Amino acid sequence: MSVLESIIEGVRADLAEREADVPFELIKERAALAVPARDAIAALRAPGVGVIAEVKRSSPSKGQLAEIADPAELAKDYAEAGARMISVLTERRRFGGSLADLDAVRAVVDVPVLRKDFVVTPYQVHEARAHGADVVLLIVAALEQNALVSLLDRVESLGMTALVEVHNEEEADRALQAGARVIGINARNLHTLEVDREVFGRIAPGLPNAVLKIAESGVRGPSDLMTYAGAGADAVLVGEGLVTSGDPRTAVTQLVTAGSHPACPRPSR
Ligand SMILES: O=C(O)c1ccccc1NCC(=O)[C@H](O)[C@H](O)COP(=O)(O)O
Repeated sequence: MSVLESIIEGVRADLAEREADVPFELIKERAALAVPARDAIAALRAPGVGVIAEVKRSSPSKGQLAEIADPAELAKDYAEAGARMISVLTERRRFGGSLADLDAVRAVVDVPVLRKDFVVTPYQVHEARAHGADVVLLIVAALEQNALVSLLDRVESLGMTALVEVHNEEEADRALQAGARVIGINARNLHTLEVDREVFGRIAPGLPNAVLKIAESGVRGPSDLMTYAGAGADAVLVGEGLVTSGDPRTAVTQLVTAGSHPACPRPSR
């Protein structure tokens, strides 16, 4: 079984428990009553290269990364330092996240919030909205094409934005065919868990200008942001580099400063 398959197996088991507690009809009602989703595309189109800062406790590749006793405090630091969006990992078994983290973050920041999880069912999309998410991650490698199309439609029908994640050219074609408007190119190979920052530069030039391009994984400081910017990134998504920095607020400030510096290559949109 691949890493992705084993993560999804655990996700489905946890999901079954939540569905037993809160049936689909009820989660749909809760989603319908939530405050409308924020416009993530507008936030990502702001001048310069944006920073999406992630609340990430642990990971399959590195184990525990940081304690993060108060995700809301961390998210506030991120937002005050200029992060354009906050990513909250809600997967429990491998990443130590939860929907409670999403609630806590949603309650304290005004920027769009991404639910970063392994979303494979419609229930999880409504659940994301019910917990205040503005953006939902859809991983192409985890979904058959018809499921990708229908989940993307569902995300958008609830007023949210889908961040469609790809790892190679074939997945990028599938994302485009599904109608993705925001594509995340993840440098982390889902089989080996190794990070190859060059993947972004191979895939991004083949995407239309109108598609927002997010470079995911492997940003450890401003020079990585500049490299991704040179290859066409509109924003970078950063987890480990922030939570292990010892001073996440300053780490975000440094990235935001680099992303808005006149020497930073501009996104071509
Ligand atoms: O982080 C992992 O080890 C991982 C393993 C398997 C699937 C997904 C994984 N990470 C999710 C992410 O995409 C990252 O958290 C995100 O891109 C930030 O990456 P980084 O800045 O390198 O922590």
